[in-house]
Amino acid sequence: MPGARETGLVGAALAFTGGVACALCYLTQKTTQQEPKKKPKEEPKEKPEHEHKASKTETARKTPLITEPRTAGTQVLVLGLDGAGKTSLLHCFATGSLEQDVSPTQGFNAVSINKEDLQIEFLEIGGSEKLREYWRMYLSKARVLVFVVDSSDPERFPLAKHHLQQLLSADPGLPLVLLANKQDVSGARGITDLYEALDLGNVGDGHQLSVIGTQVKKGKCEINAGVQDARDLIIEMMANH
Ligand SMILES: Nc1nc2c(ncn2[C@@H]2O[C@H](COP(=O)(O)OP(=O)(O)OP(=O)(O)O)[C@@H](O)[C@H]2O)c(=O)[nH]1
Ligand SMILES: [Mg+2]
Repeated sequence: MPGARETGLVGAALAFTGGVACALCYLTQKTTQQEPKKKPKEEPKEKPEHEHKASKTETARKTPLITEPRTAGTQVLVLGLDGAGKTSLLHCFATGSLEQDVSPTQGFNAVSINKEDLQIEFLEIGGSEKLREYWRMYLSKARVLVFVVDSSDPERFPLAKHHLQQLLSADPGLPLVLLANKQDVSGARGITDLYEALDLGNVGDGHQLSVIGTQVKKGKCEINAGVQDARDLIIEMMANH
């Protein structure tokens, strides 16, 4: 089972690095620019949950929307399909635990975290089909994009890939932190599978990329090292600008 294999790899890495319970990789992206396609395909209409098929989704490369310097952004933009775990993760980042059930985000969810004299604004936009069309409008204020994927739902990887690639094409300089969430679910795919399924090796355009496995369980996120590492990394990225 791929999930189990990945878990083994992650486990080995952990032992090696002194017990970090997630895998974290920084990847230097290719600097080659991809030619925009002449006729980008229309965004596929989302099928009902039970009908999602793992089909090959073509990357739609469009003219970049964002051209201003990256330092213009002040927010951490948190996106990902509905149910991926964005709100749960943000709650953990902010409070160190998750005590209550979360509801689907109907619009946006703003969370602020203070770390010494740094105040970091996280902005989640809900991942339902209707809200996804607004995602790109928030890119201009983003300094970092956190994209959350439900690692236990491979049938939706092509849809997640489609949206992620659209965002990255619209803002070629945007640093990306990909969170492979729900690692606790049996059969969840590991970060290597996610990397391949979302075609991250082909992102190009000099995106700074990190991939981290995370899991959020009610009342337990404070002990999940992946969540801690993700939080620390994002704070570091925001502090270093
Ligand atoms: N097992 C498990 N469940 C999780 C995890 N993260 C989130 N969930 C559950 O997944 C469901 C959806 O979580 P949300 O945080 O609301 O997801 P979201 O990405 O904010 O979804 P939208 O707001 O609809 O876009 C909830 O029932 C969470 O409890 C995880 O790591 N493991
Ligand atoms: Mg939400």
